[in-house]
Amino acid sequence: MGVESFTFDAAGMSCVVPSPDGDREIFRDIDFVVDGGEIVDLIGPSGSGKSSLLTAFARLNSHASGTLALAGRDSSEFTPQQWRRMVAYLPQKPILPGYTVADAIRLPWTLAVRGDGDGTSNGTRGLSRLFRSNDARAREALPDARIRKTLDAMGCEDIDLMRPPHDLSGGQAARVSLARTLLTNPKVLLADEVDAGLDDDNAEKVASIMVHAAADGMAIVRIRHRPPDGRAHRIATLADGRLTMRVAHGDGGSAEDSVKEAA
Ligand SMILES: Nc1ncnc2c1ncn2[C@@H]1O[C@H](COP(=O)(O)OP(=O)(O)OP(=O)(O)O)[C@@H](O)[C@H]1O
Repeated sequence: MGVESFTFDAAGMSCVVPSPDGDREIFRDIDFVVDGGEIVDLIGPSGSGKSSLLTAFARLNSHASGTLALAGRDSSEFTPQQWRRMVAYLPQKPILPGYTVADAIRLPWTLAVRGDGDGTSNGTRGLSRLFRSNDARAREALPDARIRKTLDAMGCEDIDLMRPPHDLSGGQAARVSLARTLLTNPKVLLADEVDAGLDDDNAEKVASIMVHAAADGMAIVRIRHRPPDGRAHRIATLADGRLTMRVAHGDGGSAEDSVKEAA
């Protein structure tokens, strides 16, 4: 069932943030490439700019600049929304609105239905309004049965779709948030410390879900603070505005360095 190959390409990425002492450069002129099927871990000291770089990749960082391309197509060919559907940023803290886990997982579909539907989606409506009618069209597009099957395939049999999302444990919430993003089928997944604060068992489940997604052709960049788990193909280290890339050898221990970029 041939997996389509592609490259995500970021060139000349810079980020300058405002600070009380004037503008502060977080990183400058960074190049980064990840292929479909590859897992790259992004590590580095706290505050080095890892999240800023990932949000820049997803066109969510107004302080960043640079050139982005996916499968040879420049990001300017896409609206930010189209881009983020292909290059999905997954934040550390799961945001799971809705009355049930199924609602929370269906959120992107509900928003899409509202977006192209009756023209009443103007951003001022509350969540209760959003989920009020439990959108039949969103349910049609992503039925409970498909969500159930997907969660089960991800080893999430423990998650009850009808539970309120706020009842989930931290590990379950992290997996639901990941499952929701994977169901939208992005080409690139930018995972920002999604295993932070999880016990080893849940961190392992999250990692294994991502390994399966990568095996199906997704490109995955993970910000991690945990010890290497042997899942990454390459390790990118961001420090002092420079990005250093090396090949991971099993546990990411020994490796040849190949400096990619200098500030
Ligand atoms: N919008 C902003 N305005 C001002 N400063 C910002 C903004 N966004 C990020 N920064 C600063 O940029 C620096 C890099 O932040 P970032 O969150 O990207 O680092 P990080 O490496 O992901 O950190 P951590 O590992 O602690 O999550 C920090 O000093 C942060 O305070």
